[in-house]
This record gives sequence, structure tokens and C-alpha cells, in this order.
Amino acid sequence: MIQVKELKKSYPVGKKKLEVLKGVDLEIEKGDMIAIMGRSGSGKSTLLNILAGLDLADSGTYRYEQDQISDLNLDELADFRRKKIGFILQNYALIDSKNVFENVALPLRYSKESDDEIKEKVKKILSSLDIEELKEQAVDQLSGGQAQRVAIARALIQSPELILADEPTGSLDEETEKEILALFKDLNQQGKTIILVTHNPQVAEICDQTVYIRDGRCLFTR
Ligand SMILES: Nc1ncnc2c1ncn2[C@@H]1O[C@H](COP(=O)(O)OP(=O)(O)OP(=O)(O)O)[C@@H](O)[C@H]1O
Repeated sequence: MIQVKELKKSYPVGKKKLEVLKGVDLEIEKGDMIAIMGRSGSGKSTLLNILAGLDLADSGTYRYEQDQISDLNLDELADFRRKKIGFILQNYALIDSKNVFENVALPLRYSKESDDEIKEKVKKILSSLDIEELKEQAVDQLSGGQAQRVAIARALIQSPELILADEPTGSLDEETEKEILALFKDLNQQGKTIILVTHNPQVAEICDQTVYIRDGRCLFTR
């Protein structure tokens, strides 16, 4: 499903270049559940952002099924993101001025779906995540676990094939972490491909495979 070859990415730091990814090779099959681990600053979020089509590598190739993502222009890249990817950002990234319903509905508003369709889809996804009763609630009044469910609902609302999550349980207590991980496992069993960035070995344990980033390259372990 995903084939990454010799991917390189650096950032300018003053007059120098910070080489973060130095030739990443990665293959991910449809239906996999993968953890990405590595030290702080090793490039986990950088890689996840490239896989999500939010950022472009400097060189190397990224193929998603038949599409060469590394060759897309910005419009095509936005289209790829909208159609294929559900992205769950660090610390939920919900919009405080909107309630739960509107946060989840947001991607559908961008796609100009009708009010009736939006209502039906949001209702369905909120109820599948057990948070339908929160739909009118302000998002800054949610617990961490509730906020994460809302972020997951928003990522799922357009039925993406691939779900990417950056530290999805980073700020949750142990019990809530278990619930959210069970949710990801469920989604995986329904056929979604899932890639999680994590520092937590327990999160990696429920994944099929762990990818370590070390010295700008990927190492695989089962
Ligand atoms: N936009 C940017 N401009 C300059 N440097 C950046 C930028 N984004 C990331 N970096 C640097 O690139 C390196 C890799 O960052 P990245 O966020 O990918 O690491 P990470 O493994 O996800 O770290 P953490 O576990 O701490 O979240 C870091 O040294 C970071 O400071």
C-alpha cells in the first residue's frame, strides 16, 4: 500500500542544514497496524507528516498504491489527504470556538456536503465512538479521553483508508489510554491501516510491527 524509498528531509537551521531523514525505506501493507518509535527529535513527526501529504520530502519516492505522492502538486496533494488520510494530531488540535458536532463536521463542510448528510454522518460516527451525548458540548470542557475520541471521530468522518496518529495517548491516564488503544485496534480489525507515533512501548506492543527511526533511517522489528 505504501512504499517509501530513500526519503530524505532536512530543515535549514541558520546557515546550516539539519538532516533529519537520511534515506528512509519503508513498506506498509494494507491492514497493517504500525508503531513508529525513536528518540525525541529523531524525525517521527517529520515522517508522519510526509506520509500524510502535509509535507514533502527533499528527495526520494513515496508511492501510495498506484500514486506517486512525491510527484504531486499542492492541489493534488490536498486531494490525496482529503480522500485517503485521517490524521490525528498531537494534543487533539480541536477548534475551541466550535462545539463537538462542528469540530467533527469540519472536513465535510470543506467538502461542501449538504446539512442533512452532515447531520447523519456526524451522528453515526459519534454514536459509534460512544460520544453522541457530547455533541453540543464545548470542546474545551472535555476530558482528555473525550477530546481524543472527538479528534478520532473527525479523522474518521470521511472514511479514510489510512489513519495516522501522532502520540495519540501521550496525555491520557492509563485507563483512558487502554480504551483509546482498544478503539484503534477495533478500527484496524475493521480493515483500516493504522500508523501511530509513540514513545510508549505498551502502545507499540498492540501493533503488528514497530519501526524505529535511528540516525535518519528506519529499522523494523516485529
Ligand atoms: N519546521 C521545522 N524547522 C526546523 N527544524 C524542524 C522543523 N520541524 C522539525 N524540526 C527539527 O527536526 C528534528 C525532528 O523533528 P520531529 O518533530 O520530526 O521529531 P520527533 O521524533 O517527532 O520528536 P518528538 O518525539 O520530540 O516529538 C528536530 O530536531 C526538530 O527540531
